[in-house]
Amino acid sequence: MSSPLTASSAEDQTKTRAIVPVSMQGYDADFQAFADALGASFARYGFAVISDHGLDQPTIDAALADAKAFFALPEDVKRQYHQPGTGGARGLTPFGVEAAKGAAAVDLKEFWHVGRELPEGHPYRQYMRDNVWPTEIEGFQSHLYGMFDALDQLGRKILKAIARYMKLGDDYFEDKVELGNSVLRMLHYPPVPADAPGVRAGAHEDINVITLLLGAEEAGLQLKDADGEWLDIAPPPGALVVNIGDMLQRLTNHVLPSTTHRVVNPAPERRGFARYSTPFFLHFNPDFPIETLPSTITPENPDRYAGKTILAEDFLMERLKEIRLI
Ligand SMILES: O=C(O)CCC(=O)C(=O)O
Ligand SMILES: [Fe+2]
Repeated sequence: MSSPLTASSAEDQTKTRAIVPVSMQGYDADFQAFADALGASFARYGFAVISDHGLDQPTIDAALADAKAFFALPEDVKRQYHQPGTGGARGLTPFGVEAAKGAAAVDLKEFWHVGRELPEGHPYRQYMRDNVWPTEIEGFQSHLYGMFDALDQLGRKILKAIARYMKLGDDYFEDKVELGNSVLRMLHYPPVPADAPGVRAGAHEDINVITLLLGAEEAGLQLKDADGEWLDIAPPPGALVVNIGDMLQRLTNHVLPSTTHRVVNPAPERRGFARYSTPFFLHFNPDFPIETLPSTITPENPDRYAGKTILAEDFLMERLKEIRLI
């Protein structure tokens, strides 16, 4: 087995060129220019970095503080909130469970999932389990759901810009994601011992439509560039990283690529530090049929999914099996 990868591993040189951030201030100032810059970054990297995202800082801080307090609880207390066999959709997924698709070693992380709350009797409740909430941390529920809500709204704004870039109506995504099976993931990567097998998060693609990621300024996140080389994603402090997931890649016939990414282990001097990040996986409504957009089919880019329309929920289930969550 090859030695575990670290941020400074000589055997695995990474490029240092940074993705140029796009300021969310452009959203209101010049929407077309904003959409063009964002779309160009997605088309090139599958990723964009957004500065001035406008999310309420106290909302982020409160949710992060609660997540840190939860992960600091004793293992047996935390494990009460693990629901094995349910796809890890809610509550805790303990350290050592999730593995990247096809990976031999498990990821070096634990995480907490929060999903959408729907009223009693709503037809989508069959797809969305009830949230679970730890009683040990006061305010956890309201803070975490506040963060879910804030990211859900921001995600829908970003999708308007993606719709503009793709020359769909600006509101194209609105009724397709408004009750999406989206998930907020509070991630904790503990300090990494020198002899740890595996990496913090093995190379993978995200399953969903787009992912909004806060907290990636602690080094380690890398994307696999079109030439096969790994590129550090080093966002400025506080910036939001956004990437395209497999569902949007499929809908757009790969015009917007779902890029492979991973989180490598820290360099020796940062090994003793934990890493916290908070991806929000924005999903389609469960019954949305993912069918290639006709405008993305050309002689150079024929339909890659002809006759393979799949419901968002079925696609999700297929993929969760592959990452050992069900
Ligand atoms: O922790 C990160 O920076 C990225 C996490 C990630 O890619 C994921 O959970 O899908
Ligand atoms: Fe990811």
